[in-house]
Amino acid sequence: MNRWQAPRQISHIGIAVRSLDEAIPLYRDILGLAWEGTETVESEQVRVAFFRIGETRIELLEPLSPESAIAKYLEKRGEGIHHIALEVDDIERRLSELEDQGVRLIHEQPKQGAHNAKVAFLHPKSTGGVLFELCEHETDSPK
Ligand SMILES: C[C@@H](C(=O)O)C(=O)SCCNC(=O)CCNC(=O)[C@H](O)C(C)(C)COP(=O)(O)OP(=O)(O)OC[C@H]1O[C@@H](n2cnc3c(N)ncnc32)[C@H](O)[C@@H]1OP(=O)(O)O
Ligand SMILES: [Co+2]
Repeated sequence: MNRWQAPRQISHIGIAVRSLDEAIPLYRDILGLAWEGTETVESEQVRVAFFRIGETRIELLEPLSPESAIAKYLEKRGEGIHHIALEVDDIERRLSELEDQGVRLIHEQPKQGAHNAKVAFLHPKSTGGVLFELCEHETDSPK
């Protein structure tokens, strides 16, 4: 049995793109997803666009500076799936539980992400090559 509280849902799947303006028409007009708008997230040096699909979302990420994690990813790997974000109820508690389980944290303390959520990342070297984001939204804000 799982001792920990299970994540609530996949909050979003993050996809790295070179240009939001060039990528948005594919997701909105061709794939037909509901575009919710764009937002700048200074703390991560990215501009993001969200598309709702059922209870979850696709997040397109465009780098705002060469120091952004997304710029480095695009340089090394090109465009594509970048991370999976899990919605959790108590991010600080989950981070310390995961650390106790031997998972390497990129951020010991949550940062401010899109939609004012608290976000933190787990290092892909300790999670089977997948970059996971944990996020916690205010209950009345969009996820
Ligand atoms: C707005 C917010 C939100 O939703 O609210 C967001 O999503 S912000 C989303 C953008 N922000 C973030 O991603 C923040 C967290 N990410 C980071 O801190 C970084 O990107 C790291 C994951 C630590 C990687 O940075 P680092 O400088 O170490 O780059 P690196 O290229 O040397 O990568 C080290 C190793 O990790 C692998 N690696 C890098 N990025 C990866 C990814 N997205 N998925 C899976 N593996 C990945 C590389 O291939 C390499 O493995 P090999 O050594 O085997 O080649
Ligand atoms: Co994200």
